Amino acid sequence: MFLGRMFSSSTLQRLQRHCLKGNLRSTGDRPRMTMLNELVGLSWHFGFMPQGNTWKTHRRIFANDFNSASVSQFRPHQLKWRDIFLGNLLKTPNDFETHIQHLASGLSLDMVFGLDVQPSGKPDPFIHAATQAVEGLAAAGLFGTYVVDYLPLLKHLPFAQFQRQAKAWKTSVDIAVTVPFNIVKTNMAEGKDVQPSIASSLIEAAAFAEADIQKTTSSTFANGSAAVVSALRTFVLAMSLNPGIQSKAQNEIDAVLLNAGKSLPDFGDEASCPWITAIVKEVLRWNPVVPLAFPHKLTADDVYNGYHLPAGSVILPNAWAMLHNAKVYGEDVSSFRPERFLTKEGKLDPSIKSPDVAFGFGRRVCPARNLVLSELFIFIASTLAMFEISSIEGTNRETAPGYTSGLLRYPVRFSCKIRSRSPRHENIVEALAQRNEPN
Ligand code: HEM
Repeated sequence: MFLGRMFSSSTLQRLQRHCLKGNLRSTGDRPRMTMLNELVGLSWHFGFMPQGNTWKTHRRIFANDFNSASVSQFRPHQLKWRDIFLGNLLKTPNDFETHIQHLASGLSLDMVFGLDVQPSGKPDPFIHAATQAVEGLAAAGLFGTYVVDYLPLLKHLPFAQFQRQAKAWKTSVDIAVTVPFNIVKTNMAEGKDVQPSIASSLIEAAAFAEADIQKTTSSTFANGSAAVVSALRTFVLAMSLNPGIQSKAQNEIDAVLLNAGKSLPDFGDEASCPWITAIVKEVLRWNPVVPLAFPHKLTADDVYNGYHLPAGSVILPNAWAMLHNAKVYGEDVSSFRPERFLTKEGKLDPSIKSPDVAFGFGRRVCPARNLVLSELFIFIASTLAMFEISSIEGTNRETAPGYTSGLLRYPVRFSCKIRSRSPRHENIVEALAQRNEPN
């Protein structure tokens, strides 16, 4: 279904790609999202703002730190948090889902605000605010889930069920947009020592209005706590179900480490690890984090193949269908098979489409994709280098857990076995963990 008309699935995919590649004059706008923006209170987040000067400014502020030339500045943060994550996995492997959330939120808070979180598993106000805000974003961000998106006047009904839900999320959303930023701002104003961060640099440079800096950094923190969590949980699930794939990837990474005489992978190893890169691509393709991408809105009338596309129409791009198109990825699209991205010789196959649509479309494409790809590589390669992931008895591809629904999709909580690959690997991880213990 597109713009209220029925199309065959192949026409629909062509039409969606055509629109979202920027071939139409503008699909960069967002529809009014009453539940998300007005009731849950996420109107400050530039991912859900209408296209306009404020969105442009926030995107520009964001791009300054996350364009392909700048993202490498975050590598020390990524390695520090990789080490903390591996240490947590060693200590309490059954809590891997908590550790993944701790990794994503801790890294995000560190990069954006230079602030620390509590050790994994201990109550932490920042992680709590971020996860609750993301829960609201995931539920209310799928346009049309709530009737109030179609009938905005309903937002004035005080006792509607959606009001209670919105209120619960709003508390956390308000904390996420005010507390971390205000701590950095106040500490700087009082001349206290602050960890260098995206926020501190922007406040110091004062090239943008304070409100724009606050909203952009808070949007970054919120998103940093979200999609990577889903992708890493999908990775653990896929490894637990596919031991053969896991051991091929481990053979690859072992050979690279042996050759370089080191114990852990680095960003520079990516070119020598096509299997790991293929696993990253397959994680994004197999169960995309955002299966029905954020809604886009046409700002001008247009025509495609004789179809009149009126301004104001809402497009809900079906990334899932594009990533599960058997003509592009082969008949077995529902299987986790990273080999589809490799040649027979085990090199990356440039003729197989990268799952770029997992990051969205056109002018609204995820502005953090450069950071995310390197992050997934280093976390996945390092986890495979140190740990063996296997399923618990009775879990197989048929009985594997399903996924949640909403704008962002996560594997439903599941159990698996994670243990270090040998006493040598255990010692390496223990040494890393000690390095990062608070003094
Ligand atoms: C696996 C990881 C990630 C995936 C798959 C992902 C995917 C997406 C998708 C599908 C969109 C919507 C694009 C559209 O409207 O067409 C998006 C937007 C966005 N993402 Fe990501 N994302 C990821 C991680 C991140 C991270 C770590 C950050 C921040 C550090 C981030 C920041 C943003 C922002 C700010 C937007 C809104 C852009 C706008 O509307 O202009 N994302 N992302």
